[in-house]
Amino acid sequence: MRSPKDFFAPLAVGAPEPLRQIPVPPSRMIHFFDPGNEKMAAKVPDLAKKVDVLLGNLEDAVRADRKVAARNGLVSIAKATDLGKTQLWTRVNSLDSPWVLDDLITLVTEIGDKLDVIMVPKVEGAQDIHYVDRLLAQLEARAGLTKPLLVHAILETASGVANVEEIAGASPRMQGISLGPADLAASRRMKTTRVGGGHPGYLVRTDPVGEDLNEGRTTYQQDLWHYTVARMVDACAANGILPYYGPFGDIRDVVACEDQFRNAFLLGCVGAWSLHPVQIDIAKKVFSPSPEDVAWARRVIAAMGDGTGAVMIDGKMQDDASVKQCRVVAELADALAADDPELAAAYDAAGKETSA
Ligand SMILES: CC(=O)SCCNC(=O)CCNC(=O)[C@H](O)C(C)(C)COP(=O)(O)OP(=O)(O)OC[C@H]1O[C@@H](n2cnc3c(N)ncnc32)[C@H](O)[C@@H]1OP(=O)(O)O
Ligand SMILES: CC(=O)C(=O)O
Ligand SMILES: [Mg+2]
Repeated sequence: MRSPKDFFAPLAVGAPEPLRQIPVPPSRMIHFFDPGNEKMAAKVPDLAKKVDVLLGNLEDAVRADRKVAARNGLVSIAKATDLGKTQLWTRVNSLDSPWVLDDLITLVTEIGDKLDVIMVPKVEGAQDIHYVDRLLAQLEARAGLTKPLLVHAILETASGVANVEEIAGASPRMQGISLGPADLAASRRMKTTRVGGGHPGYLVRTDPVGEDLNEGRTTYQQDLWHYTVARMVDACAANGILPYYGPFGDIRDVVACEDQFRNAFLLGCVGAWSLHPVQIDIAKKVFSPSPEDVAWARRVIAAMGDGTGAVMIDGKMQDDASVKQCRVVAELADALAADDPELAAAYDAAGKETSA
């Protein structure tokens, strides 16, 4: 463990100063694509206009014999494409794989100035972040980079969950954490074969109404991921970094995808992964607060003046704590609306309706 006094010192001579605060540009959807897949790569310029984050995936879902093509493809795309304000992230291969060292050396050297965040899979504890932290500092120094690369961990092993607080605080580079429900299920020996989402067998049942134990008993499906997401959100919030729901693998089931994303949004996540173009608009809708919620939040903030005391609005008590809740929603809305005139207009229209 580094001394708190050294926490913000660069880890290599010539490496850029670590950031004191994580930037929070919109990252409602982290859109995954395989940079070695020509069809997907061809869509990057158009996708860049629609998504907050484009992520060139080098890890799982890229065949072993396509790893080098994916890495080289990402270098070419990053050099050739103007992504505007859209962030460019990558997911490198896992730290025990034969590819990760070349992933990091190549990407930082060739396109370190174009990349914003490096996602590291299968993080087990702070030691994995410390390894990446020092290596990135050495590579940044050699490449002459002036802006530090940030690191995002995937929470997808039982050890990772047990150590999530220390992972979140392991380095000033830590930007955020995503839930990785597929590898996590395997690591925990859970008995779901789905990539995220619920399971009809994970339920609670109301009490029996009579002698017949099968009669009239409603069941409610529960969220398999509630505990992990809630724990991840607390670890991230306590360390000033951002939590994300990860993938929802049933691409066809856009309804359940929206539900799973919304659960994560309500619990504090700022975004989710989109694996297929059809999931982009779902994430955009869910992770942008609704116009009605924004209108309400702005109304409470206006009524609360300096933010202290208590007032009644539509029969509901508001005080110092609830105005803070409303600021979370209103500040997110302001940040998103700043780059999205359509959203800004929807928020303003809902505000006028509420005050009419
Ligand atoms: C547990 C984890 O680690 S999750 C993260 C790793 N997994 C991934 O990254 C998966 C990314 N997504 C994919 O590989 C694909 O979406 C698949 C395999 C799920 C489905 O692909 P397809 O069978 O081609 O889907 P579909 O036919 O609906 O695609 C329609 C079009 O969208 C394109 N497309 C599909 N997914 C993407 C994507 N993520 N990005 C860009 N374009 C895409 C297809 O190439 C196809 O293009 P075309 O119209 O020019 O032919
Ligand atoms: C997200 C991911 O990598 C997983 O679910 O395993
Ligand atoms: Mg995984």
